[in-house]
Amino acid sequence: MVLSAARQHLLGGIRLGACGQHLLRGSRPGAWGQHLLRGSRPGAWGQHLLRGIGSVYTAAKGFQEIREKLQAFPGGSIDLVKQESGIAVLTVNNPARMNAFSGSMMVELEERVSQLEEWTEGKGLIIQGAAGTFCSGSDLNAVRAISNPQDGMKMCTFMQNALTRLLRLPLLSVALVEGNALGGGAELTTACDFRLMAPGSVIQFVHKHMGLVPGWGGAARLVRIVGGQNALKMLGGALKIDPEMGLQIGLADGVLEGSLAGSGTNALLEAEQWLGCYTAGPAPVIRAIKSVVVSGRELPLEVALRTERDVFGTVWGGPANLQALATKAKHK
Ligand SMILES: CCCC(=O)SCCNC(=O)CCNC(=O)[C@H](O)C(C)(C)COP(=O)(O)OP(=O)(O)OC[C@H]1O[C@@H](n2cnc3c(N)ncnc32)[C@H](O)[C@@H]1OP(=O)(O)O
Repeated sequence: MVLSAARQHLLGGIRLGACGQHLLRGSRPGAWGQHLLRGSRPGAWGQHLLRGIGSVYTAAKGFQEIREKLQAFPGGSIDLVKQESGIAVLTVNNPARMNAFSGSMMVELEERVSQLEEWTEGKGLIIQGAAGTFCSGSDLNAVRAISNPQDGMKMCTFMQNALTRLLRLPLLSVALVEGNALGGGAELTTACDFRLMAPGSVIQFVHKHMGLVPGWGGAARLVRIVGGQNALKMLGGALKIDPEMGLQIGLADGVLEGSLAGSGTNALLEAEQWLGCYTAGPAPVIRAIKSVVVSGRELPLEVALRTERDVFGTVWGGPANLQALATKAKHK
């Protein structure tokens, strides 16, 4: 891939650092379409949006048949730890297969998303892979067994549902990418608000090499993250995106410090510190921030404005607001 002169400029100062140093990158696409999106359990303010609108992306119900089929391909687990800090850690855990998603792991992922939807104290989420690598996509053994189009479509709808709800959680989410994020693993990274990459890590949509296109919603989200041109190059060339290129095109939001990367818990600690810059503060406020951004990036403008007003109503005059007013805050 030819590197532009802007590369150096983009790379300087975007390593992980103090809060506030993370904002230098541009390359966000503009308005991408006004398709209607129905929030995933958006809370009271968004409920009116859902009235009368049925969507496969809003509810966990209706997937019994494919759930049972997926359960027939066991192995690995999706582990969730909710921490006192309000930051949860979700681990894709199947190291014998480079954290590939077995069928039962797909079902577990959806269950963990449901648990996070119920976690009212939460503010942040880090998604990582076990043993120093992120995820090598769907388990090719399971893929082979359900390679008929009907099962493929059902699995794809099931995973789109889980990942769409994951991205819409009222939590600020980060994919902590060490090693490889391939195929469905690359798609999973796009279901997070942010991506942090360790030195030497790679995000690669290998679908073309498998005779596929993304099906877990990864292409739609990728276009929104890096723009149509970059997405076309990434998918068309099955490009290996390293941390530097990730920063340049806006796929990565930061790169882990080399000295700490690959050292397991240290990488996680670093990601927690990074995320802590954005999750510091009371949960209702952080969750409201995520909600207005979700509606802003997904809804038509007028609907987003109405939603923003409703969310505003939940924090205006609330405890954090009253406390700030009482302390006569100065924002120097
Ligand atoms: C809509 C979803 C679309 C998709 O996700 S399709 C799946 C796309 N992913 C792939 O094709 C990944 C294929 N795997 C690879 O390229 C390489 O294994 C990879 C991840 C670069 C790692 O390479 P190495 O470090 O050399 O390790 P290795 O190849 O010896 O792998 C270790 C063991 O893990 C296994 N593995 C890796 N990825 C897997 C997968 N996706 N499904 C099932 N098994 C998988 C691999 O077969 C090997 O097992 P074993 O030790 O030979 O028994």
